[in-house]
Amino acid sequence: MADAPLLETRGITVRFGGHVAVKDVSMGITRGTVTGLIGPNGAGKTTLFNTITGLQRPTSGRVFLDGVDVTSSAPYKRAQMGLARTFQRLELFVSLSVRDNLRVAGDIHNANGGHRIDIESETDRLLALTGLEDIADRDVSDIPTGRARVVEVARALMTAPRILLLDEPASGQTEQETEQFAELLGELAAEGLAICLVEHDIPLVMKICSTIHVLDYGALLASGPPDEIKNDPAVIAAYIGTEEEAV
Ligand SMILES: Nc1ncnc2c1ncn2[C@@H]1O[C@H](COP(=O)(O)OP(=O)(O)OP(=O)(O)O)[C@@H](O)[C@H]1O
Repeated sequence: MADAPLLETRGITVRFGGHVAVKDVSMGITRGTVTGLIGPNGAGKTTLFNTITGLQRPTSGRVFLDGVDVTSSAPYKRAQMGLARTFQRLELFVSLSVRDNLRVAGDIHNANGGHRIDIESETDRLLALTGLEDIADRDVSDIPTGRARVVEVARALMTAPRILLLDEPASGQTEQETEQFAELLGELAAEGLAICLVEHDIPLVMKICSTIHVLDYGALLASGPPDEIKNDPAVIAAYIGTEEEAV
């Protein structure tokens, strides 16, 4: 039997004045999978993430975490329920070391209540899991952007999430870094995490996502497995171009 979605949006609409940024979007994210959310610039992907995490109130529609309606819940409450995210513009403490960025996230998580973690052992475990041990004691300002993206993911994992939203995590990564990153996401999903990936790197999305949702002008244009999406004429026309270009 298919798992019920850990995260679900039902009919989310977000208006900014007269502009509709997200239009009646219903989608689910299931444990143990990577779900892609793609679409042209300005399609509403980040606005949808902000609505899911509680940074943006929807004009209408509901957000459910594990079946609980969290539409009116503060972001920290949603974090306590297992929701974590990364940001398109890196939001790290650049004057702190990689290790300290993780420790601070652990401190904040423990201070917020909920399930307590052992900060030192969890930091060591995640530095190893994400392949950051070699730069653990370097300041974030000294490391390449591609690796800083992985630090953001490791930091998000410090909150012991069940759902992880990633906003353009491969941006700034080298090809080799993206390959390692794809492996990491596969491992995290295999451990049971529900991952949602906003990403313009279409080959990466096609490789690791089991389901892909395509947004265009705020509305869902298509949803389905990679093979279906990359052959969908409407998606090709609106976003990914010809099949040859997409793979
Ligand atoms: N706070 C805001 N006030 C007004 N308009 C906004 C606001 N935030 C986003 N928008 C508009 O809503 C639309 C959706 O923006 P959003 O950033 O969600 O798109 P996106 O799909 O994440 O784009 P990108 O791929 O470029 O990151 C855009 O037209 C954007 O200009």
